[in-house]
Order: sequence, then C-alpha cells, then structure tokens
Amino acid sequence: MSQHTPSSFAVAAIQMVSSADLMDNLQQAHYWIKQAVQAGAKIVALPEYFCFLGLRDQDKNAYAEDFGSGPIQQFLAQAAKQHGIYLIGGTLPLRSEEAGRFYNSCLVYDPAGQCIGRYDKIHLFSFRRGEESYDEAKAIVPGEIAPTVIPTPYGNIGLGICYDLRFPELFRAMGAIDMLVLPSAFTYTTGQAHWDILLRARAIENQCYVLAPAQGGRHQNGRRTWGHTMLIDPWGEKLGVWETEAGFICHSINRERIQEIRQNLPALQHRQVALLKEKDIT
Ligand SMILES: O=C(O)CCC(=O)C(=O)O
Repeated sequence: MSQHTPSSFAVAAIQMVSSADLMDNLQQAHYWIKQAVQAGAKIVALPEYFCFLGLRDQDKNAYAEDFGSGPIQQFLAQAAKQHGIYLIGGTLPLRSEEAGRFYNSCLVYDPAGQCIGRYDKIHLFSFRRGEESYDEAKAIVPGEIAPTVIPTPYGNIGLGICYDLRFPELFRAMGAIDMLVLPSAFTYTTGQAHWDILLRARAIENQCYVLAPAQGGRHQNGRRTWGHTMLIDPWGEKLGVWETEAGFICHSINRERIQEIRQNLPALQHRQVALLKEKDIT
C-alpha cells in the first residue's frame, strides 16, 4: 500500500438485470457507477455480462471485441477515468482464436482509464435440472490456468468469475490477497442453495474481503438470476447485501482488519502444502 493510500476506504458492487440491449446496459451501468462514486467508492465492480445478457451464450459472439478495442472496453476505460476509480469491469466477451467461441473476460481499469489486468474465466458452468440447462463450454473458451492478482494502491485484488467460486484451489494459489472480486450471474436455483455459503467460505479460508457483484432478476429470455450482490469481511461477516433487482452496495473496508484476523488466527501460516505435495496428496 502506498503511503498516501488510507487503510480504510469504500468499495462498491453493482447489481444489474442486464438485457440483450448493449447500449441500454451501458447506460444502466453508467448510472450505477455514478451512484456508487457519489457514495464514496474508490473501487467499483460490475457483474458478469453487465453489458449483455438475455440471449443464448453463443449470441454474445456478435458483441465479442478484440482485446484493446471496442465500445464496451471504451466505455469501461472512460468510466474509470471520468470518476477516477479502480473499475472491475464485470465481464465481456473477448474474441478468441477459435471462430464461434469467445473468452468470458474480466478487465480491470485504473483511475487514468488504463487497463491494468485481464482474467479469462477458467471454469465453465454446466448444469441440468428439469427445464433448466446450461453449458458454457459450447460458446466459451476457458482461460489459461493461472491465478490472476491485480496489485493496486488499495491492495492486491484476486479475480474469479461466477462458477470459479466453486473451486477453492484457484484462490489458495493466489498468495496474499486483500480482496477477491467475483463478478457473477448465478442462476436462481444454484444461487439460492449455494451462493451465500460459498462466498463466506472463500472469505473465511483466505482471510480476505470478498466483493461479489451479481445479476439479479428476471431477464428477457426468461432466465432468472439469484442476485444477492454481497460484500463479506475476512471474518466471514456480511457487510452488505443487495438482494434483488438493480442497485448497489457501498461499504468501507479496512485493511488493518485483515492483518488483525490473520494474526489472531494464523490459519494461512498453518497450511501444510509442502507436506501434502511430498506425500502426493494434492
Ligand atoms: O455455479 C453456479 O451455480 C452458477 C454459475 C453460473 O451461473 C455461471 O458461471 O455463469
């Protein structure tokens, strides 16, 4: 942390009910970012597919951008610069080498509007129950297997996207992180059952803040997302929840709280990774 950065500052997560209308979604995102900044947020996070949801996964191909150019990336860069914030840009489709499949990517922008990080979703969601059926691998290319941590003056931010939340080994491999940010669009069914407990578990086991902006409502194609955008502290307590429909949460976090918890309960120092490897148990 730089000398000039306070240990306590506000972070915000935005919840949306995005549609298949790109411009409308960008306008909505703009509105909520402004609200969050007015509430004092220095770091603002958007949900998965903030720019486009409501059609089949493969339809997002039409909006896939080359990394470094395109209206969605322009929007994110401008919003970060205009408001002088760190912006975790939810996710957008980025073109891959494969025709017909894209990366589901989270880009991070600094207050000058520079893109300072990219994470491509690694774990691709698949779920089938009754009428409900999802199979992301049909439309999405998985990202390279590498934990992504973005250093900022406010601390180290680890990135994951939605279904990644179910794979704790990805976050354990990140080393010292202050906050995990997980842009999401959990389904209503799986979210109701697992969202809350998975988020709290990741915060408790990594002793860090978890900021999880989500999609939350009924979308154009009938798909229902769970919402419950959340901020959790390193002790596992919920600092804020926005349950359903569009809105945002904004709360102060304190990095000294992370150190205090890690000192009081030094579980991260008690990991036996080397021993497990030696015994071939990983
Ligand atoms: O893990 C889940 O239950 C939901 C994941 C999901 O909806 C997604 O990754 O888009």
